[in-house]
Amino acid sequence: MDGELSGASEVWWVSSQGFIPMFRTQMEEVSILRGSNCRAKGAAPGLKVAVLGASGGIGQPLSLLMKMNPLVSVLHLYDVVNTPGVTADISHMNTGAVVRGFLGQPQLENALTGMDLVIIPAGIPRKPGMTRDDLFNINAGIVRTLCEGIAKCCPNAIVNVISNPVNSTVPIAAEVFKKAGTYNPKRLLGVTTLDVVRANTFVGEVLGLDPRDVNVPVVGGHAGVTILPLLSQVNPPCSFTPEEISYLTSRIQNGGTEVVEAKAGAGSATLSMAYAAAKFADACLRGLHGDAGIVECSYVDSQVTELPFFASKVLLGRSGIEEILPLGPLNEFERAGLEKAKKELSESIQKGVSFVNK
Ligand SMILES: NC(=O)c1ccc[n+]([C@@H]2O[C@H](COP(=O)([O-])OP(=O)(O)OC[C@H]3O[C@@H](n4cnc5c(N)ncnc54)[C@H](O)[C@@H]3O)[C@@H](O)[C@H]2O)c1
Ligand SMILES: O=C(O)C[C@H](O)C(=O)O
Repeated sequence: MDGELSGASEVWWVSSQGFIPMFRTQMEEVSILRGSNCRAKGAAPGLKVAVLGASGGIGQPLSLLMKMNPLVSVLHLYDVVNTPGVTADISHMNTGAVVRGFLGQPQLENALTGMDLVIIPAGIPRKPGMTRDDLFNINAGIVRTLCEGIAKCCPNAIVNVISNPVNSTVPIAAEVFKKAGTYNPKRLLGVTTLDVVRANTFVGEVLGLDPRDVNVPVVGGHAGVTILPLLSQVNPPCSFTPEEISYLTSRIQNGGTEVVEAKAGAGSATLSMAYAAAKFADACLRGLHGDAGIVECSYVDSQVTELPFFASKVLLGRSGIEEILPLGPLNEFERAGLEKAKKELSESIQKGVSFVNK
């Protein structure tokens, strides 16, 4: 007997010929459901989110966490491989969001149309011995193509860029949007939340505090010396010995490499990153929803320094970034770190800009 495999709609259609993957329009769904004596399920009011790279190491747990977010009514999962399986699996979770899967470039536009927030974890991860910049040659092109789709299909969406090297992929996204005439700097955010998550964890360990009660601003960018934890501005206020500062700064800057080496060729951080990305996406969604006082660190178009992009605390709201907060007072160690960070960042930004304009 023909019929819908799950109440959660659109992923698979069971026919007398077996399982047929279907990516139908909503109108088609409704008429099929009526014909088969089922009730049509409409999406509840809420926000529409797409994950691009949804079948990957980050993409899968991130999609799971977004399916659990009560602010999300529609969740689109896009990848060039395996989305039918990931979508079928996640769609069985009894949470509110309606899940739809999209496979391959021909379905990118349908994946993006109508989205409020697009999260991009698509691209290859590091192996031991590589820098994030070694990913540029492959990931730059992936991010460019995906952003061309965003410019065409959901130019007003908030975009969260996870793909590395973030210091270059965010400028790439900006250049693509500028070329398309859709660039809104308030809506493009590089995800550096994992640096803050790690900093809170490591500082919590040193101070003997619950990491959930610790808040460390991490500014600059997302690679090596560009990751600049401001240990003089930790909340709750505290002080560190020079040895603690040296240990914490190095551990926070090398947290990604610590995971890459421990995974020994099987990729980079995926689970802590999915957690961090879901936390950041939730902050963006709460901002869109109208919640007040939401502050997160993010790598954005900025005038905090002379560089065109820089990570610092930003206030999120209905229009995306409402305000970029100043760095605050830095001590001598942090000022020296800032100069090193700016030198590397400047090159990474230029590399991204040149890639799109060559
Ligand atoms: N910003 C951060 O803090 C942070 C943290 C961890 C990882 N990352 C980066 O995130 C990226 C993904 O990491 P991962 O571990 O999930 O990698 P992964 O290889 O497990 O997954 C990447 C996914 O992207 C998909 N993909 C490739 N090309 C695509 C395209 N054109 N369109 C859509 N999807 C495409 C792949 O099919 C795969 O499913 C890497 O670049 C990694 O360096 C960033
Ligand atoms: O280190 C990596 O390559 C992945 C990511 O940027 C991280 O910080 O874990």
